[in-house]
Order: sequence, then structure tokens, then C-alpha cells
Amino acid sequence: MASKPAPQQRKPLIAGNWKMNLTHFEGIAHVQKVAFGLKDADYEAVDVAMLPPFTFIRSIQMLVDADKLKLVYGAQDVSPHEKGAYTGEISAAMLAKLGCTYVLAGHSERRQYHHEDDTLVNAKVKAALKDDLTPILCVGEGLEVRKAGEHLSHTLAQVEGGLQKVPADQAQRIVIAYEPVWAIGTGEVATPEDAQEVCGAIRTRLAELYSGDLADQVRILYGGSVKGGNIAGIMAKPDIDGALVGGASLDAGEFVKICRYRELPV
Ligand SMILES: O=C(CO)COP(=O)(O)O
Repeated sequence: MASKPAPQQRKPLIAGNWKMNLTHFEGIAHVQKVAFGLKDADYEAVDVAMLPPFTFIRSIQMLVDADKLKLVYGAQDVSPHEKGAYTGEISAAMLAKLGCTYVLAGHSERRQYHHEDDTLVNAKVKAALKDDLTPILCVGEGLEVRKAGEHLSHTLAQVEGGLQKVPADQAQRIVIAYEPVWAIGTGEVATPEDAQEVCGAIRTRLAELYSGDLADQVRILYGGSVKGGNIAGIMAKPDIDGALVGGASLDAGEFVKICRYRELPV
């Protein structure tokens, strides 16, 4: 399962997770700077996505539509519920109506600070799929689990948990992001070999759960302290199809550099 299909089959995705940063005013300027830095050739080579806080999405939709920008956008979370008395929640239908393409499900910060478990993450994945959003299912182990050598079983259990009862025709369009918690915001990036080990194992598990064909289509991203200086080595690995970028996505120049990883030395 280690062979990388032709690029048209798995187009790389570079997604910027802004987390809880910037005001919507700053966010608009930031999108403009990134869009200004990217050329048509970049969009042909990679899909570029921005995942701002909910409150910016309308502004970004208007900017993207008005200027016909080729980047896409999405949200950092979604309610598992369709609609109703769920104060403070944002539904998949609301996000779809705002033109969102992607939504994160199960980011480690949601799992940690909001006690999201695999059952809830699974419900979010299904809610997103129902409204034709592409969920980016986030998985990855903490430092203790890695030290215990249980990173594969831990992460694969999260993949299985997140995909419970998701049929193949829907699973084939999801994205999975492997984000080892010990590498998030720490400056400590996983080595390309460490990232490949887990991303390759995820693909193998997808083949077991569904089929080899499906596993070959699903994009698997790496996330955790990705920067211009380390992206090329990570992207050179056969089972890594892009990156989920946190801190570096807030720096337009750095994010553009990451999107142009193919011009950087490995
Ligand atoms: O959590 C992440 C993206 O979702 C990674 O964050 P950093 O790139 O800041 O380590």
C-alpha cells in the first residue's frame, strides 16, 4: 500500500487550521495575502483550504466569491445534531450554506478540552457527510502513548471509531489527518519516517475496513509543527497527501511556502 497513485488520484491538500486566532478583520486581510501569494499553478498542484473560526466564515465566503479565489474554506468543528435546541452549536447545514468544503472532526484540542470521544467524533463525521461537507477526521496519540510504543494501535482505534457505520461511498471522500499530540504547537515535528509509519498504517487499515481501491483514494494528512522548513521531507513520503497546519498557517508567507513545498528541497 506504499505506492503513491498518480497525483490526479490523490491531489495533495494543505489546510490551515487557524484555531482561535485573529479577528475576522485580520482574517480577511490574511486570506487576501495568501491568495495574492498563490498562483494558478499552485492550485493545480494542491488544494488549499483555510479553516477559520466560525465567525469569519461569512466574510471569507464573500471574499472568495467576489474575487473568484481558488482557495476553499471550512470550519474547525460541527455539531453532531441536525438542528434544534442545542445552544451554541453550529450545524453542518449552516456550514454547507456558507459554502464550506471541509470541517474538522475530532481535533485533539476538542478531544482534550471538550472531552470528545470517538462516538461523538463519529456522529460529527456522519453529520458532515450528510450535508456533503468533507470531514477531516483528526487522529493521533499523546506523548505517553508514543513512549509506550502504542501509537499505532491508539491511532488506528481512533480511525475505526470515527468511521463506525460510515459506508464506503461516503468514506471514500473523507480526509484523515494524523496529528500526534506531542507535535502540536510544540515545535517538535514528527520525523517524515514516524509520520509515514502511521499514515501508511492508516491506509492499510482503510483497505482492511473497506477496500484497497478506497484506501488508495483517501487523502491522509500529517499535522504537527509543519513549517516551510520541514514540509518537503514530509510530503516526499508515499502515504502523506498533505498537511494540516496550525501556527504556520497564520503567517501568510510561511503558509504560501508550505503550499509550494514542491519547490523546496527535501
Ligand atoms: O493542530 C494542528 C493543526 O490542526 C497543528 O498545529 P501546529 O502546526 O501549530 O503544531
